[in-house]
Amino acid sequence: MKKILEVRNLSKTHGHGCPKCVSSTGPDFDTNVCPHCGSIVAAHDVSFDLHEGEILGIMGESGSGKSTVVKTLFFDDKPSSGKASFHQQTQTHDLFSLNPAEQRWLRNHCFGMVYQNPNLGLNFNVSAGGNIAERLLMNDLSHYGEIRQRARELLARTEVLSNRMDESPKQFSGGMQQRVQIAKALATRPPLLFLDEVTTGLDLSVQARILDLILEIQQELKTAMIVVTHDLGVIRLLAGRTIVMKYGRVIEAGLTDQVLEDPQHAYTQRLVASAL
Ligand SMILES: Nc1ncnc2c1ncn2[C@@H]1O[C@H](COP(=O)(O)OP(=O)(O)OP(=O)(O)O)[C@@H](O)[C@H]1O
Repeated sequence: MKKILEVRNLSKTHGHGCPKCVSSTGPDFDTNVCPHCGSIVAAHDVSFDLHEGEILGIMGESGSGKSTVVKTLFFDDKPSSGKASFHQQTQTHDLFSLNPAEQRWLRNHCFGMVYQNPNLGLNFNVSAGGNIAERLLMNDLSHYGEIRQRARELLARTEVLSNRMDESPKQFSGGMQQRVQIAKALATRPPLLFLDEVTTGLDLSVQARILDLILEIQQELKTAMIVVTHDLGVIRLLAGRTIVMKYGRVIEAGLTDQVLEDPQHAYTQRLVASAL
């Protein structure tokens, strides 16, 4: 399988930082807050590869730095250092040195994002169909009939009744809002999709249906995905490979089966045991 994304030594510190930030934080110190300057080391030295059509899980407790990794790759936040190369057909984009226009182009054409909070991914001032239309318009599709047809197909694919496409997602349940977000993210058939705690807070049965939908889509469209979650069940179901983070550091990485069946790090052992 071809590599679609290579992330090397990605680091993000909130605050001014000092020479002791890295050596005084992390799992060994049980904190990501530098005792010398108070800066927060949200992520340090995170490296991984993602292949075409693969689902990579990023697992860890709240505050471990999972979202930070995804936010920097999706340009919602700036890294402090590191490198990320996105390979698209014959081109390679050096993600952290792109200008804002280039970042927008990649977000609109090659990436999709589904947030835990639908407020971040959806525009509640327009209809569900309108949300999808917005993304298609940014992707150079402009024929009204075609846009409506494509929106209808996408909503049907994500099991949102097409007779509700003209309603605002504000009137939808949490599960339906996530489905609209997924439809919107997929509108441009992006090769890379980021999913940040997309089922957190939903009823178990709703969670299960959304996870099934994500798997079906991945198999159908061969979309590569990075799935951020604190939920072992989500990792087990979706991710072929997993990295485990704690206090901004990757403490374990490997095939999901190996990580969950035979965790090497005491923290992962505890996470796995607590989910049994
Ligand atoms: N804008 C910010 N300013 C200061 N600290 C921040 C900021 N954003 C995140 N952090 C801190 O960075 C650390 C990592 O946050 P991040 O959101 O990546 O964690 P997470 O593992 O995704 O947790 P959660 O699931 O709760 O979002 C946390 O300690 C968080 O408080």
